[in-house]
Amino acid sequence: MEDHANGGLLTPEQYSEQIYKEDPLLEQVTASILESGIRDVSIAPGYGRLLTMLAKLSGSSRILEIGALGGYSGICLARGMQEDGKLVSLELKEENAALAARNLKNAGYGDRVEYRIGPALESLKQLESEGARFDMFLIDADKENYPSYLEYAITLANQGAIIAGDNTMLRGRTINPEKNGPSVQAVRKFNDMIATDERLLSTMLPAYDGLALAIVK
Ligand SMILES: C[S@@+](CC[C@H](N)C(=O)[O-])C[C@H]1O[C@@H](n2cnc3c(N)ncnc32)[C@H](O)[C@@H]1O
Repeated sequence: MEDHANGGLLTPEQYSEQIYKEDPLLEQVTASILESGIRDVSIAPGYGRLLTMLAKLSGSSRILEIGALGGYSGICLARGMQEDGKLVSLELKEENAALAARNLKNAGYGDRVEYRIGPALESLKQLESEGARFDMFLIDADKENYPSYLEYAITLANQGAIIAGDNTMLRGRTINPEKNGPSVQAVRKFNDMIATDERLLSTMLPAYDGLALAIVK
C-alpha cells in the first residue's frame, strides 16, 4: 500500500492494517454495503478489532449498538460477546437494518441480534421503560445526538459497563476552530462529557477518526 500524500510513506493506520490478514467475513460486509449503494462509513478495522477485544475482556453479554449501517461493528461486537449474549442494535433506516441483519445472520449471529428500527432516541426511551441494562455500548449514529446518547448509555449501564463513541474527530472538524456546525458542537460537547463526567473513567484514542472510550464507575 502506498500513500503519496504522506511522502510515499504509509500512515500509522495503513501500516497497522497491512500487517493483518484479510478478514473475508468483514470484507463481504463492506462489499455488500457498496453493492447496496450505501456510503461505507463503518468503523475502522483497527477499532473493530478493539471492540471485539473489549467485549471479550469485559465478559459482556448484553451489548447495545446505536447505528447499525451494514453490520460491520455489529459483527465485531458479537465476536467478543459471551456465548449466550445478545446484541441490541438501533437503526433509523429499515434498509440498513435489513442489510445488517442479513450480514449478522451470514456471520452466524442471526439469533443473537435484535434490530430496533426508528430514531434511536425513541428506542432508548423504550429500552429505559423496559428496565433494560447493558454491559457495553457503541455510539455510532447521528452526531447531533451524541450527548443525549451518552446520557442514555450511562442510565442504561450496568456498573463497569464500557461505552465507546466513534468519529470523535469528525475528520478534523472537531479540532478546527472555523468549523462550528451543530454536529461539531455536539461532538465537542460529547468529548468534554467523556473527559469530565465524574461517573466515568475514560480515554480518547485519536487514531483513524477518533474513538472515545469510557467505563461507567
Ligand atoms: C456511521 S453509521 C454506523 C456504522 C456501524 N456502527 C458500523 O461501524 O458498522 C451510522 C448509522 O446510524 C444510522 N442513524 C443515523 N441517524 C440515526 C438515528 N437518529 N437513530 C438511529 N440510527 C441513526 C444511519 O442510518 C447509519 O446506518
